[in-house]
Amino acid sequence: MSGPSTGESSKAKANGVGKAFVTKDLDGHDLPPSPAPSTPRNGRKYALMTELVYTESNDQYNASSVPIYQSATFKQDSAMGGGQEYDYTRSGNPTRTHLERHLAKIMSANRALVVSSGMGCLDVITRLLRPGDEVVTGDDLYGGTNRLLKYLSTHGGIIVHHVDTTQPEAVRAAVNSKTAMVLLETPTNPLIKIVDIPTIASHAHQINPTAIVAVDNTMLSPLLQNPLDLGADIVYESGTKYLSGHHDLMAGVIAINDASLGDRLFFTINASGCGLSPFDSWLLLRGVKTLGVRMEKQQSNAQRIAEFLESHGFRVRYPGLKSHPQYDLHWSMARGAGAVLSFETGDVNVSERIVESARLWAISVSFGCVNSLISMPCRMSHASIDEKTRRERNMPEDIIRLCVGIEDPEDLIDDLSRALVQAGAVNITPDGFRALGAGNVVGEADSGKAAETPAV
Ligand SMILES: Cc1ncc(COP(=O)(O)O)c(C=O)c1O
Ligand SMILES: N[C@@H](CCSC[C@H](N)C(=O)O)C(=O)O
Repeated sequence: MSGPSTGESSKAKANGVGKAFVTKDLDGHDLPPSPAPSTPRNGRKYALMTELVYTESNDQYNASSVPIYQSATFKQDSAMGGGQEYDYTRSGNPTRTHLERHLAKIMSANRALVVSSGMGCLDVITRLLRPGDEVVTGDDLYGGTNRLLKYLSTHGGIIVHHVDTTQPEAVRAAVNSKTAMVLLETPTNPLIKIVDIPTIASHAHQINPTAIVAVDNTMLSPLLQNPLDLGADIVYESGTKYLSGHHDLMAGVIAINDASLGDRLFFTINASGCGLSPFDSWLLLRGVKTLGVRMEKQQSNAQRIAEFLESHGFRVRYPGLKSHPQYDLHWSMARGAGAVLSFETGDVNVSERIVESARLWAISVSFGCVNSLISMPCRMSHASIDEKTRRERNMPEDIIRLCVGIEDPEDLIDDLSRALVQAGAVNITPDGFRALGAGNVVGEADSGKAAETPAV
């Protein structure tokens, strides 16, 4: 990974990166740049769990927590302009820069840029497009992504092709000389389909070397998957989710390896003013340090919940289950299954009752938080996709999405069991209960915990 620029070139200044202006304090002591890059000065690369928490800030007072530079503007030494790294927070801010360098390290990227939300990332990325350009993307996408793409196709002259991205051949067939971008999500939200990033990226670049492959990695976070290492040109994530982990901020991160692409993206961020605020940058920096421990616990809880539901006869979508049709593909790209799963009941009213019967599981959109959440995507996170389109794309209206937190898994299972029984989603049997409705028994049903009587 190449480090941040240390030159004082006008290009570096225009990018909001570069060596901080070294100055002297009132007593004539040299003040180090503050804060310095997050990367260790000895250049050593640690394991990801260590990199998440390890930062070097070079702060002039050795502050253990990187300071919040809550300042919109910075005093300058002359009327000539330039000559120092920061002039105005829209263009660059020390707290934000520190976070960006920290995230670049974690995302296995040469450069990271932080903006005010995940959708802000997609807005910045899609401003690379010109009228007449074509975008090839999936038929199962986060609702907000679908909405922005639809807006661009109706107002921006962009032609958007939605194809089944689980089929690399379908993507290949849609890519042509006008394809400016291939936009992928994996696992997809909310159907948890897996997309073969290396094969699609290689096809796309082969057919059109100028096409940009962008991957939304929000569902897994850099802890579990690094799309840049799999052939993507741009990776972005909603920092609102796993990266921060507490649902106390909105943020988005874009990571790239190509320097000129980074400059073009930074240009839009500075020009449009969507860079992340100093306080939210600080919050995100704090949150990301615990990404490893949070995700490990969320993931192990999610595996327990997925196995519990599957063993009771529900059709569960989770890449940690061997029954997932793309299990091998997922594990060829990722280091974990994440903590979002979905399941079907076969009846939209039953699903609604389950969601409303849950107590520990909060009815909320979003995911990646330490608290467990339950939702009905077709009515909530994906309601902006109209019913007809949802039908055309085979989105089951009864699908329930579970976003698993760090609570005690027994409490989560008890609460879910009670909700399933209360909602009438299961048949009580002498051995426990079995799903009615969808009832597609996938995997190893009726084994182990399946036989336990629910705590109702
Ligand atoms: C997969 C995915 N990408 C992007 C976003 C957008 O992130 P944000 O809400 O931070 O704008 C979301 C959810 O909002 C999402 O689920
Ligand atoms: N009302 C919001 C819904 C946000 S959904 C957030 C998240 N991506 C999820 O999948 O739950 C909107 O219209 O965007």
